[in-house]
Order: sequence, then C-alpha cells, then structure tokens
Amino acid sequence: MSHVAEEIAGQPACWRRAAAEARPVAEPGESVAVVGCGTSWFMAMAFAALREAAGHGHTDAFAASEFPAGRDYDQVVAITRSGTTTEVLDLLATTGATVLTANPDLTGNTVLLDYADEESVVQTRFATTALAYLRASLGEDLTAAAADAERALTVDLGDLVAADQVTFLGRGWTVGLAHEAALKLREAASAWTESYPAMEYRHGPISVAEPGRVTWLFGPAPAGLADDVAATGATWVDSDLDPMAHLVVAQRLAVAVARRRGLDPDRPRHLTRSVVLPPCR
Ligand SMILES: O=P(O)(O)OC[C@H]1O[C@](O)(CO)[C@@H](O)[C@@H]1O
Repeated sequence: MSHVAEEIAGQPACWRRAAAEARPVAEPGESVAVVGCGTSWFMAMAFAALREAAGHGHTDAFAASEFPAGRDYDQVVAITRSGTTTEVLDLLATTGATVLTANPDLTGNTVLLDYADEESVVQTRFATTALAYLRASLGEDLTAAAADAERALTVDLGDLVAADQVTFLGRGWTVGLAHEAALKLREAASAWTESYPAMEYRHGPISVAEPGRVTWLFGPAPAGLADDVAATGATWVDSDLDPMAHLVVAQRLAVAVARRRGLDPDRPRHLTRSVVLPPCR
C-alpha cells in the first residue's frame, strides 16, 4: 500500500483525537486571519467560512504570500504541516500567529498535530486533522463526521476512476474542500481538474461538462444544479456524508486514478513536501 493510501485510512482516528484535544484558537468576536499554502490554504478557507457562519466573528483566509501588509487582525492562525514553508515562515516572523503544525521544532504558540504527520508529499491526513481540530475548536461535535469518514473508506468508486475530467464544487466552507479535492487529483494523478463555488458553475465552468466527465458537489446542492448537469450528459456526484468525509472519497479517487494511469501517488510530478524558497532580492 502507498504511504498516501495508509494516511488516508488513518483519518478517522486522527479526527477523533483532534476533536478530543481541541481548544479555541481565538475568542468569539475577535477578528481572525487564517493562512497557509496549497492544501493548508484550502483548509484555512474552509475554517474561515465555518467560523464566520458560526457567528464567531470576522474571519478571512489568505494564501500566506497574499496576506495584506498592514491589515490588522486580533489573531492570525497559520496551518503548515512541515513548518518550513517559506511564505508561512515569513508571515510568522511579522505576526504572532498560532500555528497548527506537525513540526515539533517550531517554536511559539503552536498546536502540535504530529500524530497526523505524513510520509507523503501529497497531504491528506494532516490537512483534514487540522481542519477537524479547528471545527471542534468552534464547539462542533465531530462524532458523526468521523463515523462518516469510516464509511468513506469503503465507498465504491465505480466508474469515477475512468472519468475524463472532474469539476469540484462547494458552497461556504465546502468551497475550500472543492479546491482541495481538485488539488489532490492534480498532485497525485496529474489529472485535469477544476473547482469553483457551486453557484459560479453556471457562469462558465458548465461549458466543459459532457458525457464521461464528472461534476462533484461537496455539501447541499443548490436548487436545479443536478438537473443542469444531468442535461449535459456529465455525471453528477454528491453525498450525504459529512463534507470532510466526502473529501476522503475524493482523496481515494486521486490515488485510484494515479494507479490507473500507472503513476505512483507517493511520487507526484514536480512537487516537494514543502516549498522552501531562496530569499527575494
Ligand atoms: O503545509 P505546508 O507544510 O506548509 O505545505 C504546504 C504544501 O503542501 C502541499 O500539499 C505539498 O504538496 C502543497 O500544497 C504545499 O506546497
């Protein structure tokens, strides 16, 4: 079994532990910026939308490289599995961020999720465990989500493995999950994927829908969208699983597509486990 497949299977246990250990990362009413790169940025997007929807206060997500200089927040929260990504470290040098990381050597205000660390370049378990921690930090009970993740490990992927192309959609916090699912298929399987807020789908992305392609929604469906997709001949995928568990299915699809294409999901093209950049001149 590949490292990434093992890590995918380890998610339910890690989510349960994260939920049991979670503490607030900010007080209700405080303004919060959540930052990360790649996968970690998409988890930041999901948490920002969840925190605002839960009424905990103004919460923005940024790719760490795009944090607006001079913008003041009561709290900055960074997500970084490696704790070595240059853009995140640059930001940590200028903000007193709380950092969710698997790196025990990172100093400062850290939430150490080393039990979710991974051998893989492609992130699965660490990312969702960080999000599980943050969801639980808002007071959410993740018992059902973890049970759904167990179910997600056994869902039959069927013909999805042979799809030509997948477009992932989400609404609110699941937009981040849609971007992450698309990234998994790109990273692990070098596959063409796209991702959008669901209501944007009719504003252009539907143009590529056709038989043999898939439109995959995380969370509740906007009225009529499944019918619009069906009319194109594309396959519609949604689920009653917790959306984070539905992401587990997409992770499994990425591994299965990689294998089908003769690729090793543990050796993604052109990627490194963490991006460490030379200093800017
Ligand atoms: O969470 P970290 O360690 O800062 O790293 C983010 C990196 O992880 C990855 O998932 C590695 O493929 C990329 O999205 C990104 O370069």
